Amino acid sequence: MRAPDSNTVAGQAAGLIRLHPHRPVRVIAVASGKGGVGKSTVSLNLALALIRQGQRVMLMDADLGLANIDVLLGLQPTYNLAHLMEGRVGLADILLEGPMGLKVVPAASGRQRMAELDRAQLVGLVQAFSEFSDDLDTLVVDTAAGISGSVVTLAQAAQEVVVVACNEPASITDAYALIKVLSRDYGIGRIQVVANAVRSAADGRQVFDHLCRVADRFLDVTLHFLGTVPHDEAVRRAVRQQRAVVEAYPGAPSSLAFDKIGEQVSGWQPPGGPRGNVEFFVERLLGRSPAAPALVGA
Ligand SMILES: Nc1ncnc2c1ncn2[C@@H]1O[C@H](COP(=O)(O)OP(=O)(O)OP(=O)(O)O)[C@@H](O)[C@H]1O
Repeated sequence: MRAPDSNTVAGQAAGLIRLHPHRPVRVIAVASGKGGVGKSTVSLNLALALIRQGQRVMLMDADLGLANIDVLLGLQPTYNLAHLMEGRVGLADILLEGPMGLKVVPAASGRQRMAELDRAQLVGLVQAFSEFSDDLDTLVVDTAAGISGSVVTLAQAAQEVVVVACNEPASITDAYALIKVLSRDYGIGRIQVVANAVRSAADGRQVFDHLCRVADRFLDVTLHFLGTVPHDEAVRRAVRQQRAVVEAYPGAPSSLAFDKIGEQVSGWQPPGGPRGNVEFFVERLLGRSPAAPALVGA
């Protein structure tokens, strides 16, 4: 068989696939609108639930300026995203080992500058992940609360966006405002919803129905109900031990809920080809590019 010609688009795509032979990485951005609704709790425990499903997972603490995943896990980073952004270290130097083999990318706590990154810096940050060369199945990105530039850029750079909301009017209003901006201004057409810290499954469903009713009327977006996580004292107990509930109390109601969510996420279709945005691990997506279907596995 003749080797693809490097002067053609197909030939160049084949060259890139040879350079980046890994499978695509699924990237999930977790966002919330309002702070304090359990976004970091969901990010961390979703990441671990996916590990329990047999996946290799990295968790990025992108709560730039208000880092807390390392605190939640009792990790002590020497370097963090701020050092990476300053070009002082590479991604491999800031990665920490969390529970169950989770790879943790720590954020920069209390560094205001990180919260004010401009678009070019955020693009640089997304691209910095391309230097990670090990196999990886999923990257979970714990974004900041609210609707800052970092949240929308990171959401756009992911393939899936999970919005976390509680059954409180302020949380639902802020989640809706976030969904509106992501869909109307950033072209995100599909959003997953997790109802967290609710009293019952019916309560969780109510959060989703509320959001759907308004979104269906006013927005061009499809909302999917990813699941409900109950209010569970075991979450707080685990936090006090600087552990994740899924690991510390695997039989607790919230852990079982996270397992169910992890199962659902594991059943999603593999990521498709690049969509033309700034995207995480875009070179690994090229292998799935619709422009080069004949070359995959060639
Ligand atoms: N399902 C739950 N049951 C009980 N407590 C919970 C649950 N989820 C989160 N919490 C508690 O709620 C508090 C806020 O959670 P978390 O830090 O995850 O929120 P957040 O949305 O990431 O906040 P921020 O964005 O402001 O940093 C924590 O004390 C956490 O332990």
